[in-house]
Amino acid sequence: MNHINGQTVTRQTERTREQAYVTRLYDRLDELRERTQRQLKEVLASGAVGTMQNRSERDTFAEMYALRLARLWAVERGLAFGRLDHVEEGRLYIGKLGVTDDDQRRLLIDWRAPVAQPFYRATPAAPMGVTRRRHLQTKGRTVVGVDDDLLDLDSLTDDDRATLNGEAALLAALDERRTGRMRDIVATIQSEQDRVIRGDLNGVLVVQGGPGTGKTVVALHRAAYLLYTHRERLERRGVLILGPNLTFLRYIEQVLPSLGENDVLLSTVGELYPGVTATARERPEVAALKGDARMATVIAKAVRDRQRVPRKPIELTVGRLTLTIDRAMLDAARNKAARSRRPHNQARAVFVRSLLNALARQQARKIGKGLIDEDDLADMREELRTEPVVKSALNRLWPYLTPQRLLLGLYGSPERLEYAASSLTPGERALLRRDGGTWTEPDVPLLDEAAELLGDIDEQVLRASAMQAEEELAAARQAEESEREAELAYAREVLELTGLSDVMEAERLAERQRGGGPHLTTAERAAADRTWAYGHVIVDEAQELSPMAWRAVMRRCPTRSMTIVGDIAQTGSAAGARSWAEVLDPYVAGRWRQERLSVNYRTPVELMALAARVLATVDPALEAPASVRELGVQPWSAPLAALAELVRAEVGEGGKVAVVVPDRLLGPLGDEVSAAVAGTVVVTPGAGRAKGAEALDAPVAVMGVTDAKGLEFDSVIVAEPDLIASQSPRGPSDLYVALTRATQRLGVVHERPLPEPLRGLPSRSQTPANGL
Ligand SMILES: Nc1ncnc2c1ncn2[C@@H]1O[C@H](COP(=O)(O)OP(=O)(O)OP(=O)(O)O)[C@@H](O)[C@H]1O
Repeated sequence: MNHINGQTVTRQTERTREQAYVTRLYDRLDELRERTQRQLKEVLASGAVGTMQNRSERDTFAEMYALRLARLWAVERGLAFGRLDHVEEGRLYIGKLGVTDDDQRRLLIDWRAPVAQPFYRATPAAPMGVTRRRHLQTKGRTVVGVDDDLLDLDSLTDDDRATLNGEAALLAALDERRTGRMRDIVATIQSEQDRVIRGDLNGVLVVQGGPGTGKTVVALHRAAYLLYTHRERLERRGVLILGPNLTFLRYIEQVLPSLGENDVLLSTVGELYPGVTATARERPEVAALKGDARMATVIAKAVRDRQRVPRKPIELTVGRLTLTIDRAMLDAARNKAARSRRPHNQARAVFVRSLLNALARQQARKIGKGLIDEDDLADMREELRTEPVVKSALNRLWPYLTPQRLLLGLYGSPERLEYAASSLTPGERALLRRDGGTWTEPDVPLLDEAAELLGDIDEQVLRASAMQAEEELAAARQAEESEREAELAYAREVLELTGLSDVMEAERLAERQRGGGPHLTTAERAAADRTWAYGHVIVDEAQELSPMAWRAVMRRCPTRSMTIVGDIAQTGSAAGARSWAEVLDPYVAGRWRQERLSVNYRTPVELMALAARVLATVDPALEAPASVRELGVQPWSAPLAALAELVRAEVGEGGKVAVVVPDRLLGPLGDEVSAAVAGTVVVTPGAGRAKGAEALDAPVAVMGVTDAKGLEFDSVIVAEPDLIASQSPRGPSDLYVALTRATQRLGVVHERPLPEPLRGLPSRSQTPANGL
């Protein structure tokens, strides 16, 4: 029983009162949905008639109503979750969106509105005008719990002190079984998290925090907050959220829609380059080299290599004349092109014009024409331009290049590598060698770098080279029987890798935009445009990005309005960050700010104590975040041979189970667990989004540490921790990541000796709460 305002009321009565209010809110929500649905129908029924302007107005209205309707449907779960009793504002209900009645009286306040801020920030020491903060717990449309924080200490009775627990809602949320998908936390955002969420839009904000401190979930809520507060600017320019892998994107993709925000682009670095899908996994040493900042110079030199002047003069037979392209002509044309400061494909026009002018003058001299005027020169230039021998020479001297062609040409040729990568050691150059093959994630920033230096190719030219590629394909088909297969495969590869298929895609897109096809959202348009400048960019697990990846990211955010979220202690990639200053100073020296998150909401105290011992081996100066929950369940160890049986036992306990394994044991252990538990999903590196979703929905998922980044499971079994710790130079960080994925239970299975910090773990059968 609570004593409030001198009255004695039971919790039950409070719940009934709140139920009445919440029912009213849902009634209003239903009414608004019906109304919006009607408006949408009416607009659509007005048909595609009238002037262009009429049609575009109709489309705009239809889009607006559709968006509003989507928002109204998105907020069904947990519509209202809080109440503030405010000295000046009176009683305010806080929820997922703002709702008013027909007289514009506010019934519910959007959690992102300034007046809602005390819901997350007020404390008894600084109550911000609030006397009571109430958390409403709902299931469907039913209020199932009411928890109060009384912030006006004077009004607290002894009973209140004894019974009220402001953390109840938070702890209830944290104890919930995991569904395989991240959920919104609007009802329980903590004060230090709220500071990050509502931080200023401008400038670069780094959010550093240990595992489970809510960095990801906070970053997503920040996106929702920024979209609400700066709607116009951000809806136009878009928001990009970068995550570490496709499974992770699947894991977080429902959070923003559940907050009513749909128009945000979620991507990995590997997906950043439109039309290229990075599916192959790179060896760690190659990934580290491709991510190295020195590669910027290598790419720049690879472009210059394609503009190189041959030593010997080139002789061309045009009609009955022999024309010579000599070094002086080439040098002059090249210098002119360089002075134009245009990217390669656009500077080609300057080069070609200069060379054709020189050739035309030579031709005039040779046929005995004296002085020629500008008009003659132009005519002769145009004639020469269409001569096949001249065309072919120009193509060799300054070829049109797609980034794909440039990179494959570089990887495929020791001579080109020798020239472009002269700053690398021979061993490093050998690491870059490759013939054809599929793109990897570390290739993507290099393609982006190349695209920047090459510039776009004229549409017409592209069409012509598509035809040329088709001809190559046809020629290959006619080749000798024995060679046919190989030739065909090669020609197909060329077609695919030169990116010409993407160009066709781009054309279809342009067609859709012109022809009144389905309207594209900002996120869709941005995804298809490599040069899109976003209004805000959020980078999650940012410690993993290489210097080359940062260059690609920074290019997409010229205003440098960014949120960078990560944990230096969890860096696994060899090209990843060792400090935030090292990453950011090259771009915004002295102009970035940092917030720290210090409380771990995921991993219980008992499991975190173990992980903290591993963290000390990464760097004794690093501090593990403090856990909020204590569950009384100890981590355990067991022989590797018992893995299958243990996984079955864990599944029996309920919830999602993950087995995190060293990369090289993924195959055998994946098979073993799959054979033991039906429905097990093994996440292979580079698996697509669909596979990621399968893994998250499965009762058991088996994966390496890279794919476990950012995820969480009710129960985690880490296999051969010693191998994980020694599989790369950043192995100890990998082990720390693996050990911090569990929300409830954690065990390790091993055959090899355990790493020092894990020695002395009780064996599974000795831990009372876990007995097999
Ligand atoms: N205020 C909160 N209320 C309820 N749940 C929370 C809160 N903050 C964090 N959580 C939960 O804690 C878990 C960890 O959060 P999150 O994954 O964002 O952490 P992280 O810092 O990104 O971790 P990692 O570095 O390990 O990826 C999630 O389940 C998240 O929903």
